Amino acid sequence: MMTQEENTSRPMEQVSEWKIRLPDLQMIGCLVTMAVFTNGWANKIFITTLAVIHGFIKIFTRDRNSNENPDTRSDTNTNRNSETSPDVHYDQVKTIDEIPGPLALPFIGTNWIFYRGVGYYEVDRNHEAYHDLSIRYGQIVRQESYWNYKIISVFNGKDIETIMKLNTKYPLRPPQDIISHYRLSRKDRYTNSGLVNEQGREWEKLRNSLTPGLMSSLTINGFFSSLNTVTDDFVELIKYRRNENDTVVSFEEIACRFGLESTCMLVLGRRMNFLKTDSTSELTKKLAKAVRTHFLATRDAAYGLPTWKYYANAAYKNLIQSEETIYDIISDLINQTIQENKDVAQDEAVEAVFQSILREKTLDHRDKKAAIVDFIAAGIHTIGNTLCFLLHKMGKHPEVQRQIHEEAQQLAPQRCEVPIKEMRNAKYIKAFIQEVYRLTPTAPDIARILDQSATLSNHELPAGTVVLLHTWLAGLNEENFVHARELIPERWLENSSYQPHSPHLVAPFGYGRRICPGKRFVDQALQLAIAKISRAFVVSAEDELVLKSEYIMAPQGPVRISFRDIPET
Ligand code: HEM
Repeated sequence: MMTQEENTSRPMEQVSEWKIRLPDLQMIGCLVTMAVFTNGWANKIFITTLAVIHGFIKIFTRDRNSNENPDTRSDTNTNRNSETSPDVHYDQVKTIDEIPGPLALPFIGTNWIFYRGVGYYEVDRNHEAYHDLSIRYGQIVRQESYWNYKIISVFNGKDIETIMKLNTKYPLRPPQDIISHYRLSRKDRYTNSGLVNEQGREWEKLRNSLTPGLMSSLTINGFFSSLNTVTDDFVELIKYRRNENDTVVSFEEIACRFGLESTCMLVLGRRMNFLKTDSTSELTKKLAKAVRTHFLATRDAAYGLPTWKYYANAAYKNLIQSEETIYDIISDLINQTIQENKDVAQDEAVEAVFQSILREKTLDHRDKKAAIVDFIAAGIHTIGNTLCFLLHKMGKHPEVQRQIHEEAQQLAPQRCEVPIKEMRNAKYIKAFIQEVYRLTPTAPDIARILDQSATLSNHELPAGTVVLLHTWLAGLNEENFVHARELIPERWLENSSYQPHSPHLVAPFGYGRRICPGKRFVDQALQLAIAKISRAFVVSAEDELVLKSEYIMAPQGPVRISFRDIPET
C-alpha cells in the first residue's frame, strides 16, 4: 500500500497524466452507457462513434499534453490553477469555462441530461429542470449544446437586468435551426427563414416592413369593437360547452379557438366563426394540432441528437408536416379573404394587418405570405395557454375574482360593449394579468446571443455567447418579489408598498427591439376576455394546474374549469 509520503512524492508528470486520463475514461464510460440505454439504432451508432472518436483524440493528444510547457498554457488553465494557489483572489473575474454546470461530454455537451434512460431530466419538464439546475449549481449555470457550443443560464435578477440594459442595435436571438433548415430548402415558399429566425439587417428589414400594422394602436383600437364580439361569442361557447356540473372539460381546446379567432380578426380583418357553437371546428382542431406539433418538433430537435441535419428523423418529419399543414390552411384563409374583399365592400373602418403587409413594396410576395401565416399561427397556443393560466388562477382565488368582477361591472352596463376608454382604466384587471404573467408566463425565459462581452455573477462572457435569461424563475425569487409565490395583484397598483419589486423581470413578451410585436393586441384581448367572463360567471377550479414544456409553457390537459352563471341584475 502507498503511504501518504510516497503519494505526495510521486513525480509531477505522473500526477498530471492521471488527471488527464480519469475524466476521459469517465466520458467514454458515460458515452458507452448512453449508447446501451438510448433508443433507436441510429442514436446508438452515433453515440458509439462519438466514444470511439473521443478515445482516439485523447490517445493522440496525450503525448502533446504531457509535454506541454506550463508557460504556454491557455488563460483558462491559468485561471483555474490560480484557484488552488495560495495568493488566490476569489473576487477575480472568472472565465466562462469556470461557470459551474453538468458534466460536458465531447460533441454532445450537456444535452445527455435530457436523454431518456440516461439523463435525469425530461424535455417536457424543462422548466423544472432549470429550477433544479439553479439549485444544484447556483445563479449562473453552464450548459453545452451539440459541438460543445456554450449556453449560459442566468437566474440572478441583477444579471438579467444587466443584459436587458445592453444597447443592442440588432438583438440576436438564437434561431430555431430546424425551421431555418426547412425553410431554406423551400425556395418556392420562403426567401429567408422568417422574422422569428432572421438576424441583423435582414431581420431589421423584415421587422420594419412587416410589423408596423400589427403594433399600431390605430389598428388595434380600430378593431376593439370587433374584439368585443369575439369575446361575446367566447362567453356563449363556454356556456354551450359546460356539462351538467357547469364544468368545461378540456378548456384549453376552446381557449386556443379564442386565440385563433381573435388573431384572425386582427390579421385578416374579418370574423372566421371558429367560436360558433354550431361550428364543427374540424379546421381549428387540425390547425391547433399542427401548431402544437410544430412547437414539439422544434423542442425535440433542440434537445435531441441533431441527426435531422443528415436525414429526416421523426422530429424533422413532424416539423415538415406541421409547417405544410399550417401554411396550406392559413393560405386558404388568406385567399378566401382577398376574394371576399374584392366582392364586397369592407365593413371595417381600419385596415387589417394583412392589407398593410400586402401593400408593402419592398418585400417579395413569399415574405408577405409567410409573415401573415406566421402571425396567425403565433396567436393560437400562446393566447390559448395564457387564458388557461388566467382563468385557473381566477378560479383558485375567489377574493381576487370578486375584485375583478366589481371592476368589470363598472366598465359598461350589462350586454353593452366595453369601450376602449373604459378598458384602459381597468387597473385591477391589468394588475391581475401582470401578476399571472409573473407566476405562469407562456415564455419562461428569453434567449439572446451577446453582441458584446458582459460580466455576470463575476464571470466574463465573451461576445457570441448564448444566454438564457430565466425571467420566470427570477420572478419567483424572494430577492426580487416579496411573497414571490403568492398571487398579489395589488403589488402592481400605484403606490403599492410591496417591496422588493423588480418589474423589469416580468417580461412574458420579451424585451427591447425584438419584443413580441403581438403584445399590445394580446394585452387588450386578454383584458377584455377577463372582464367579460367575470361579468358572466363565477369561475372555479378544483384541480391543480400541471405545467408542461412544449417549447412554450403549456397546461397539461384536460384543464377543468367551472363557470356558474351570475344572474343579470
Ligand atoms: C400570449 C401571447 C404571446 C406571447 C406570450 C408571446 C411571446 C413572445 C416572446 C417571448 C417573443 C420573443 C421576444 C424576445 O425575444 O424578446 C415573441 C416573439 C414574437 N412574437 Fe409573440 N407572443 C404572443 C403572441 C403573439 C401574437 C398574437 C403574434 C402575432 C400576431 C406574435 C408574433 C411574434 C413574432 C413575429 C415574434 C418575433 C419578433 C422578432 O423576432 O422580431 N406573438 N413572442
